[in-house]
Amino acid sequence: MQIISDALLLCSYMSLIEQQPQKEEYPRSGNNIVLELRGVSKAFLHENKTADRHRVLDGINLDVREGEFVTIVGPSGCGKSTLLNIVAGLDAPDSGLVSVRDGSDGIRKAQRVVIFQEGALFPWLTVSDNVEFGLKVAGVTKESRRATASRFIEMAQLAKFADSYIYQLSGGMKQRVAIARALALDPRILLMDEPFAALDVQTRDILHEQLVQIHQSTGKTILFVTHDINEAVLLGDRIIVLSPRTGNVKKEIAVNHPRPRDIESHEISAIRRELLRELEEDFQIAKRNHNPQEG
Ligand SMILES: Nc1ncnc2c1ncn2[C@@H]1O[C@H](COP(=O)(O)OP(=O)(O)OP(=O)(O)O)[C@@H](O)[C@H]1O
Repeated sequence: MQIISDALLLCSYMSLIEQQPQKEEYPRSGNNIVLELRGVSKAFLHENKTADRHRVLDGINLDVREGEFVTIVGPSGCGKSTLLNIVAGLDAPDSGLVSVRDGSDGIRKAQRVVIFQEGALFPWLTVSDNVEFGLKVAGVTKESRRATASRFIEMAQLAKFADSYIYQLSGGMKQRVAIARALALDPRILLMDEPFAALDVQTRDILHEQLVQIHQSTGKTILFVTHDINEAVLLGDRIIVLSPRTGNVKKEIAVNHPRPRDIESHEISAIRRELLRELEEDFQIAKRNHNPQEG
């Protein structure tokens, strides 16, 4: 059974990466559009398999700029993961277009890497070997991949654990390995689906700080799905609120405040309240749908 689950893990990881030559310099934040979504729609069959399909996303338009950190929030079931999976190329939209552009001269082969709640690391490899894995598959020389892996292991503050096996690490450390492994591939976009949701509050706070530092030092474009309002406000340059009623973007909130941010500060609390107001109505509807007798 272990062999089968390890093989599945390997296959799922391989499907998440598209290879590209490594670059040493990272682009800084600018006005280049890296990700463009036009009219993206997706429907699923209802669980009871009636002829009706449940339209989860309905004509989503979204532009994400190079170096931007965009958080996506909304009540459970509003389609956050569906949207991220479509951007990742793990699922196809029923209609609409998703383009990932090269920074300088138009569209080229997209490179997107996803980090999920469970980091999908290879337990039989060390931290170093996990981080190097995608580079090895891409044919990067041993010397070069060692150097790249060391750099990102250092950035994720895991240098002391480079030779440790995954089972020897805490949950937060595992997610830092997943981030280092993703960054080593130098993706155009880092896609994160509730990557810290399974961690305790203190570990999450530490990882927020570290992710902010990593974002600042790499200039990576990040699309980050969360149902945690604080996380959305503390991390995002822009917050996209999805509505399950319309299957579309309900509101975009820009957070023009330097990081690290203080959730208690006047400005950030005001944005948090605005976000709560936006979500409140849809949360009530989602609650009523789950407990119709309470409505
Ligand atoms: N493969 C699938 N087949 C059928 N229905 C699906 C499938 N994937 C998602 N759905 C449905 O689409 C809707 C949106 O799911 P999705 O996981 O994208 O929501 P979400 O906003 O990420 O939710 P959560 O915050 O709970 O993770 C849900 O009603 C879900 O049941």
